[in-house]
This record gives sequence, C-alpha cells and structure tokens, in this order.
Amino acid sequence: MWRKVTSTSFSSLKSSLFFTRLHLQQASKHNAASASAVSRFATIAPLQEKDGRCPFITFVLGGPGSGKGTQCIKIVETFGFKHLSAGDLLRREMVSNSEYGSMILNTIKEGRIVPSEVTVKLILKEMESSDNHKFLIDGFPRSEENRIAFEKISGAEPDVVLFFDCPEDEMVKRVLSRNQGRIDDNIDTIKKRLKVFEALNLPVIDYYAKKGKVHRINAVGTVDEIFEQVKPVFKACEQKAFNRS
Ligand SMILES: Nc1ncnc2c1ncn2[C@@H]1O[C@H](COP(=O)(O)OP(=O)(O)O)[C@@H](O)[C@H]1O
Ligand SMILES: Nc1ccn([C@H]2C[C@H](O)[C@@H](COP(=O)(O)OP(=O)(O)O)O2)c(=O)n1
Ligand SMILES: [Mg+2]
Repeated sequence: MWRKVTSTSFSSLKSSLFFTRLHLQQASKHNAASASAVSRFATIAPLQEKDGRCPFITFVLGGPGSGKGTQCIKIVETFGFKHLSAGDLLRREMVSNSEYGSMILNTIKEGRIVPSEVTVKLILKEMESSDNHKFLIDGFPRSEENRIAFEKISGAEPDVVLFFDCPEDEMVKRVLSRNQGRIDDNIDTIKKRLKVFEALNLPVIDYYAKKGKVHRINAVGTVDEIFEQVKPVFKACEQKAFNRS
C-alpha cells in the first residue's frame, strides 16, 4: 500500500547533525543562486490557466535508476498525464545546437545538476505549449535551487510528489544495465550521482514531506507491483485533477 510519508518516516533520509549542517550551508548557497536564476527569468510569465483550469502538477522524484521514467509511462497510459522528463529535455537541448549544449554535456557527465534557469525554462516552455493540464515532471526538482526557482518563476507548487525509494545497490544494477547509450550510465558517474541525490535531492523530498505532499513508493519489485502502489495516489486525486479550475 502507498502511504504519505512524514519527514522522518523513510529510511534513506539522513537526519544526523552532519547532514543537517551540510543542508543548511547548501540552502543558503541555493537561495543566493536561485535568486540570481530567478532575476534572469524576469521575462518568463508565471503559469496561466488553460480553458479555465490551473495546471495539476506531480513531481516524480527518486534516485537514478529508481524507475521514475518506467512508472511515468504507465501513469500516462492509465491517467492521461503529460510526461515531462527533465533529463530528456536537457538531453534534447544538448544536441540541438543550443548555446548551453557543452555545459549540459559536461554537467551530466560529471553527475552534477544543470543550473535551474536552463531547466526551468525548458519545463515551462513545454507546459505552456501543451494542451494537457495534468503534468508529470520527472526528475525535477533535483535540488533546493531547482525547487525555489520553479516555484518563484511559475508561481505554482506541486499537488503531488511521488518518491520512488530504492536501495543504492538496486539503482546501480539497473542503471548499469539500462543500455540506452547514456553518457552518465557508467559506474564513475553513477557514484557521483548517488552522492548528489543524497545531498541535494533528499532535502527537496524532506521539504515536501513536511507539507504532507509526498507519497513514498517502495521501488523494489516488478514494474507492475510498483504500479499497484502508484495507482491509488492518482485515483484519490483524479476528480481534483479533472475539475481543477
Ligand atoms: N521495477 C523494476 N525492476 C527492474 N528493473 C526496472 C524496474 N523499473 C525499471 N527498471 C529498469 O531499470 C532501468 C532504470 O529505470 P528508469 O525508469 O529509466 O529509472 P529512472 O528514470 O528513475 O532513472 C531501466 O532499464 C528500466 O527498464
Ligand atoms: N532537474 C534536473 C534533471 C536532470 N538533470 C541532469 C543531471 C542528471 O544526472 C541527468 C539525467 O537526468 P535523468 O532524470 O534523465 O536521470 P535518471 O532518469 O534519474 O537516471 O540530467 C539536471 O541537471 N537537473
Ligand atoms: Mg529517468
């Protein structure tokens, strides 16, 4: 069964003093960084209603290889969401002659996070050009800087946050056998990505858990078993998402 998590109820959240200090230091750096990212976005309008409906936003979070993309495909089939993968949008931008191409390539290869101004712009552009009003935003926000930039620029918060909680050894095994030719699916990059996930992404999950928005999914099992945990989350808010005005 799925359940909402509290800030202390999932195993992988680190609450030691060391991590608390680290997060506080990172938070002040992120606030400064996101303030400058936001100021460079002055020309981007907040999300607007479409056909009288506000967007219904789900953030899909979890470590690399935890099964976010795989489950998103099933959610789209069953519940009719528009799937926006932050990683896919960045990879598309990387090969599109963009001024950011080499920066994105190097950042992904090193397992780090692309500056929020780039990623938020790509996500909002896709949201604005979509006919759908129900969005799965996969692999975003990956840091407090991402989160703060998105919320400030879009003027929106997620309705639901899914967290695919998966042990590291399982994530490593899945990434190394993913076979999609990705530059970051190698053991060196995956080790760095796991550290970045723990240091930067877990605080985002913690933030939304405190707001009661996180649904923790045990990401170990078959794809169908995992989807059985995901389904009730969306069944419970189907009416809200449909009627959103
Ligand atoms: N429940 C599962 N059990 C085993 N392998 C899985 C499962 N879910 C996804 N995979 C596989 O693991 C790899 C990573 O899954 P993916 O959906 O790309 O994860 P993420 O988007 O979180 O990185 C893919 O090769 C996928 O086919
Ligand atoms: N919000 C994001 C999402 C992805 N990225 C970059 C850094 C990530 O390691 C890569 C790949 O992301 P992606 O979501 O496709 O990766 P996984 O599906 O979790 O394996 O893209 C980012 O910089 N910021
Ligand atoms: Mg993915």
